[in-house]
Amino acid sequence: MTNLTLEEKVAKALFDVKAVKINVGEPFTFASGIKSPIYCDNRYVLGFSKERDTIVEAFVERIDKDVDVIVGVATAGIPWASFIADRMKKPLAYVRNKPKDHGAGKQIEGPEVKGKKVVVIEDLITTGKSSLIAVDVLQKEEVRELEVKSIFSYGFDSAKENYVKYNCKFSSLSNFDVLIRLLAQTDYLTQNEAEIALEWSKNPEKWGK
Ligand SMILES: O=P(O)(O)OC[C@H]1O[C@H](OP(=O)(O)OP(=O)(O)O)[C@H](O)[C@@H]1O
Ligand SMILES: O=C(O)c1cc(=O)[nH]c(=O)[nH]1
Repeated sequence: MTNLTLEEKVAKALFDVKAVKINVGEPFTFASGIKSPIYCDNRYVLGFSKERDTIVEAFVERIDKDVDVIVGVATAGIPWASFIADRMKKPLAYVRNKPKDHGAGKQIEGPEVKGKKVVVIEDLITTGKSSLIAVDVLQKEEVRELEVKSIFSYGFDSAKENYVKYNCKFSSLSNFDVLIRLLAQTDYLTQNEAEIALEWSKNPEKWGK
């Protein structure tokens, strides 16, 4: 595979380290409750410095240089946000999925974000609900500008619709369509597995029911 686009390089990094899992017999359960024959474990990539670097560089290429704060979504967005903030020499913050019930009781940890231009880093978007918890909290904190970037997205309409409700921009370094197209050129998936994954993606909420 040569002359890959950024989307393809990122997808390749994910399957090169075998972060993309397929299990048709025992489907994965997503955070949203969706059952799926495919699971993309971006956390697993953290153990591979070359592929990790590919992803961090892709983020840095896609993030506005004048951003004030890099914000990670707990938990899987935090390590990526940390690498990016370090590389871009920017402040780092992160958002918990709920306020801490002791200590200072904060949901946003790190520097002040009020009035700041922030980029929210998420590892993966399925329905968008997890990252939108962070968006909601940051909007209430009156950030000046906000967008979300993730490593991977399934490209579901439900995510687009959820993001519209928050009037928030989001984008991903790579996505399901690019991944499946690239995987079709390898023997990573059998033809049957690839067909099942494609079938699932057409109606994930109903799949397997
Ligand atoms: O777009 P969504 O439908 O919300 O799904 C994606 C979210 O699900 C996963 O998080 P998970 O809850 O598994 O926890 P983690 O980040 O702590 O690993 C993933 O890391 C995203 O945050
Ligand atoms: O929606 C999720 O929970 C989810 C899907 C996926 O492929 N990978 C992941 O880490 N979470």
